[in-house]
Amino acid sequence: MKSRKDANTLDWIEAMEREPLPADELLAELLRWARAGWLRHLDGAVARFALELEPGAHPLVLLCGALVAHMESRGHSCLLLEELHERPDELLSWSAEPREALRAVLQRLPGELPAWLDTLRGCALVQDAEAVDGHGEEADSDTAPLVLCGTRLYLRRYWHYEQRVAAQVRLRGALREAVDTASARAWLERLFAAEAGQRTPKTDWQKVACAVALRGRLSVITGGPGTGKTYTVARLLALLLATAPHPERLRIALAAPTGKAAARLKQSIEGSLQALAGRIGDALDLAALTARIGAARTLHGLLGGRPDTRRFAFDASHPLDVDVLIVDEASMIHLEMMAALLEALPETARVVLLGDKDQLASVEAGAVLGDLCGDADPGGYDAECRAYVQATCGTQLPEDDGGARSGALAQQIVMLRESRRFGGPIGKLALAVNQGKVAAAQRVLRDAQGAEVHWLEAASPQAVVRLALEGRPGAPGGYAAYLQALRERPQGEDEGAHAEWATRVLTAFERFRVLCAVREGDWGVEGFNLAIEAALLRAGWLRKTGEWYEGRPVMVTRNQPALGVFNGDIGIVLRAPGARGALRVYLLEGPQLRSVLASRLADVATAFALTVHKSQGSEFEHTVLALPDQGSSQVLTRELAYTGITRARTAFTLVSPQPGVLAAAIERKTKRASGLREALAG
Ligand SMILES: Nc1ncnc2c1ncn2[C@@H]1O[C@H](COP(=O)(O)OP(=O)(O)OP(=O)(O)O)[C@@H](O)[C@H]1O
Repeated sequence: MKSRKDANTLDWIEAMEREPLPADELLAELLRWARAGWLRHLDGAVARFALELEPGAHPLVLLCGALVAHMESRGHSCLLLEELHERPDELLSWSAEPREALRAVLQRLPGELPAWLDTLRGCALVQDAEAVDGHGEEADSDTAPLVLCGTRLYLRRYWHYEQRVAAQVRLRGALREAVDTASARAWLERLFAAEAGQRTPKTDWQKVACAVALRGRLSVITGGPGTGKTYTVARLLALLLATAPHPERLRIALAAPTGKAAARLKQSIEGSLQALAGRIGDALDLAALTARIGAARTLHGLLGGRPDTRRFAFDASHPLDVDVLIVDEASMIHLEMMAALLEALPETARVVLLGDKDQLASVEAGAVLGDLCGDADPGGYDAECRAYVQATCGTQLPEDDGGARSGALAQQIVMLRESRRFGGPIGKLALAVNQGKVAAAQRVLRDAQGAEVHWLEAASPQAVVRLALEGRPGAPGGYAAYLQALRERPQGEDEGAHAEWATRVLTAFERFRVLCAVREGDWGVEGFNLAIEAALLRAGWLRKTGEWYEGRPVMVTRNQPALGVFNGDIGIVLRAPGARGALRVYLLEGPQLRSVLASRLADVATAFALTVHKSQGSEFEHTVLALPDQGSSQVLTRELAYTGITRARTAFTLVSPQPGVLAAAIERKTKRASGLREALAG
């Protein structure tokens, strides 16, 4: 039997098929889609605004306007019109009811794709990209809210971001520094001399990455977790110090999208430089180099982000005061931020992006690192680059199948291929998932049922709560270490002892985490946070005295620069020293402990469970990944599974309501619509 809702939709569809489609009727339909939650209200508002601006607008323009905004909210920079025309179901992955409603609308917008494009081009709301200044400079006459570029339709803002990033990457990717190859080679040999007992790889990609970054103003070092990106960049800094004409003037900055990732980068580079100093002796003053490295900043902080404006203090007219900028976790950088970052760099500066191209892309629109690294697997190096690598590294780069493809930038991208951290089942699982090998991934999980990886194939959400409380055989504990540390609060008002204790609590909390694919529902972050909190209260580990209570882990959900806290920062609520101390949120940035009065923090969420998205840039000894049922199909992707698995350092547990969920995730590879690669080639 059909529900009333279904019947209404069907009546509407029949009526629709009988008549041509007037713009106001389509607008009403789009607003209905927004009320039904198929589109955002904002998407409907885009269509309404379009009709207000241009009362004679063709309904196709309104539909495409709403859909391009909708796709932007799903991380796409643009709407692929060919896909919408030929494969709307695939493009939108909507459930049956909205799918049918869209189909009915499309039936009343007949015409082949070229006719669609002509209709769009003929509307004053759509500007042809050919007619817009290619460098993203806005002319006074450029006011149309939509831009058509080939068969891609953009919201004007995103088209500009893409053009700006492409222009910057083309410019910086092609700039080369003069390199004394003999001196570079001598230093590279020293910096990468094999340790006793260490085998020399056939192609030392780390050394190649250093050589390549030495001569470029923009380079990318990509690789999975533990492939030595930070190890390599520490050696690059040493190499820059060794070869710079005025090393004492070198200004080095570190940044990452989140405060935690930035602090981790700094700590890791400093650790690497210290170990290197022990090996190369006093040939280089690495202690002075370490002292020259500025504080690790979030990108937002580095660029001087200000509340309530998208503008930054640093931009093309007020460039950053830096010679070398190292940016970690670059997969999380969205299009708008990348445009702002590259434009704020002086032309003479060198920027090195580090990241894993296969991880989830940014929450916001764009997949910049993935787009930049399109040729990273095969290499795509040209003869000149090969000769340079031969001269500086004594290495012949392996031939790839397709030869050089994407020009200057491809010569500046190096992919590190060997993980130093994951040799066992976690690494094998991550590789199988990344390569889309469902059977191999299932085999690793089933064969290795034990300490390192474990799969609860047909579990209930309660299984996740048990893992949080007790862990599992081979990976004991869950949150036990942090709960135990909480109980060991020092008596008295000694600030030093209190700080040590707070650090212990925070460090213990970082050992375990529940990661989810979705936010809502029993299998989502919200459900697990409530369930884990309730279980800990019942078991007497925590005592809830109000919204803020001692031991509550929280994640900041909005940048609050005035307090020095940024979206994604994790802290724990603890009472300040003394019996009557105020409740404060304590945060660790690397080894640095700081705290903020709890009542001043406006936007936070409990953080026993996080989305995989929010976990990027962090790793936990034991990571539990809870995949929801098939209903949440759009978010269950290969990148999500890969990112979740690679957050685990020593133990990984997958929990799913049915075994098929993992296969479904692995088979769904994300493809974000973007024209960046085309713009880079142009
Ligand atoms: N060539 C090497 N020789 C010896 N040890 C290495 C080498 N490369 C990396 N390592 C070690 O492997 C570990 C992982 O390296 P590193 O932290 O640089 O990887 P990463 O790619 O930056 O990891 P993540 O993705 O977690 O940030 C570190 O302990 C590092 O010292």
